[in-house]
Amino acid sequence: MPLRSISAAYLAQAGELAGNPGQQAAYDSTGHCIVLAGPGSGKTKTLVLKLARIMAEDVRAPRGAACITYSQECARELTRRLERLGLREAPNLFIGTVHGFCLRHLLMPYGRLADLRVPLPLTVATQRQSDQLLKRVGDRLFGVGHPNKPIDLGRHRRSVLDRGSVAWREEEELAAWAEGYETELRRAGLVDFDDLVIFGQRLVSEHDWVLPLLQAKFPVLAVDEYQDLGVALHRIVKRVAFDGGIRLFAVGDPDQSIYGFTGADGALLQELAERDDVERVQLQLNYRSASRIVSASEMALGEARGYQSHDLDRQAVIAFVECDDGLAGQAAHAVAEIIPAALAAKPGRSLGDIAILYRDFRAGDIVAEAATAAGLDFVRVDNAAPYRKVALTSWIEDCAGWCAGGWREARPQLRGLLDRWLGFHRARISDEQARVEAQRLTQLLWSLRTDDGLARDFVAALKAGMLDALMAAEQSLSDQREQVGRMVAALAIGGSLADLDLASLGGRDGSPLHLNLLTLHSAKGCEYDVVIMVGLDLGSLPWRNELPAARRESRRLFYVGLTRARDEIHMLYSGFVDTPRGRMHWGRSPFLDELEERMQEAEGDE
Ligand SMILES: Nc1ncnc2c1ncn2[C@@H]1O[C@H](COP(=O)(O)OP(=O)(O)OP(=O)(O)O)[C@@H](O)[C@H]1O
Repeated sequence: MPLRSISAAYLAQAGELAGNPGQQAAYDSTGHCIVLAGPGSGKTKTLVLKLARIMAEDVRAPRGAACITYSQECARELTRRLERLGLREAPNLFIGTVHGFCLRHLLMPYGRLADLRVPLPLTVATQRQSDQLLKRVGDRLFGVGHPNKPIDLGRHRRSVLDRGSVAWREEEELAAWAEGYETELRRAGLVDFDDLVIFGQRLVSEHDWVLPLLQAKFPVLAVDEYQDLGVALHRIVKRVAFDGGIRLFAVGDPDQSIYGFTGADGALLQELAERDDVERVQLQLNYRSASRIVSASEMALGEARGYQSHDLDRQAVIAFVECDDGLAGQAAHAVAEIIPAALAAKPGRSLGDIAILYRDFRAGDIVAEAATAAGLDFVRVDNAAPYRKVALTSWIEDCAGWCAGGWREARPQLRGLLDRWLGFHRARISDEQARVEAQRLTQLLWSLRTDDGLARDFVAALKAGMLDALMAAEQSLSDQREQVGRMVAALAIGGSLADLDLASLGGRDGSPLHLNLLTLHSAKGCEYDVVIMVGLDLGSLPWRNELPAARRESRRLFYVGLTRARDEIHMLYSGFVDTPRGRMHWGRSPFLDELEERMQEAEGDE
């Protein structure tokens, strides 16, 4: 893309960086660059602008850039921000998760040539298949009801990559369980999600010839939320950047590392940043939050980072709220008192500017019940959500957004929807086939435009028109097909989303009319005017008797929650938690005690 074709939005936003020397330095960098910075400091903004600049000035099609991140939600946010700058996924621009990258750009093109011991064609196990095999192998090895947990197995597989090492054997039962599970998986001709990254890492580590091929296609690699990505990606990055000559631009914040239980480690980003051949940029200004919120979040973290709010005059609300009657009472208080007051406090503020954050989906059920009882529309992102966000379900939601009126202002862009559709075809398709597919899809979407339709009818038409045929033909989409099935079940009569209209399906993350209900983990990368955190009791956040490393991660989770807020934070607690063994009066979260004490000290000093 020549520079002159870049959008006005790009020029305006790039201009904003000039006021911030750190952002400008990252934007001007010419070699490997790592941006280490706190919440709301514009890491993602800098990354997307830099990527737009690289695509315009530094690479020429068919060469391009790969931009990868941890979760589907983050990938979608990147896609959206890049689209606003006039950039969309294309054969020479990959925007997606690390799993998607390994599948599409490492294993599918080179897996067979490298003779990797993976079953080909690649078929990704559905969640259910994976769970069943894990259980069967675990029961066989350790007996029914054994205490080993799949989450620990996952962490072990992701964090110890060298199977001949002492570290792998040290956790003997997990190693045996993992090996038995993988054998069964292969026998069924399947790989799972973790396999994609593990094999991707093996491919680039063991086969030198892959590096120049990858470099020829993607001379630039951008990584967002680096602190969440784990050891396998770290090895891939080091190998392709420092042995393969691919230029790296990575951003992240070790203080926001909250996926240690999956094997992620914030220290990996620090390690990269300390290399002599890397330019390290630190950003100190927080564009999101009012000054008191910036200071309070540093106090909650227990580390002085010296971050400053960009807007020193902005007023903030920071409230500690005790509710006598547990989580249900906290949720009821949030919807009956806090939300109406927050809506009234600022003209133009809507439900979409407010989020209720909680620890896990069980708490989410209680909050969702309170929101339903109050008649509030909401969007829910957690494990009990009716379906998981995967590339296909996100694509369906975006198509819904386009058909429900988004087409008028190209949000999202039709061309982007078409390119993502073509990307789902793992097998190579000819230019002619791609043209025909794009035409058919355009006609289908055009015919499905409506200002008031039911989401159920839309998804049925999209499936019958094109989606079913794709899902039947593409084995590697089998895990995603499962989530589309769950979406259809939820939209069916009697399902939990039976009444959802098309516009709401399109706005399922980020509609102005829907209150946001999210786990603290899913709130990563998001921002809201008002953040209400519920369940801030010992036994929930943090869990009781956590080991020091887990306690530090819980603290970072609390920090992530606080730093989502622009103007208001409400922290709700009861002093007890309800557990399977009954009600436990362990007191409120010690994080609140510390924070309140530090805030009082600081205010006393002023
Ligand atoms: N130079 C700038 N001028 C004005 N606004 C900016 C600038 N940089 C970033 N912002 C705004 O600050 C907010 C936070 O930016 P962004 O989401 O990129 O931060 P982040 O560092 O990725 O945050 P987090 O780590 O908390 O997810 C956004 O609303 C963004 O538009």
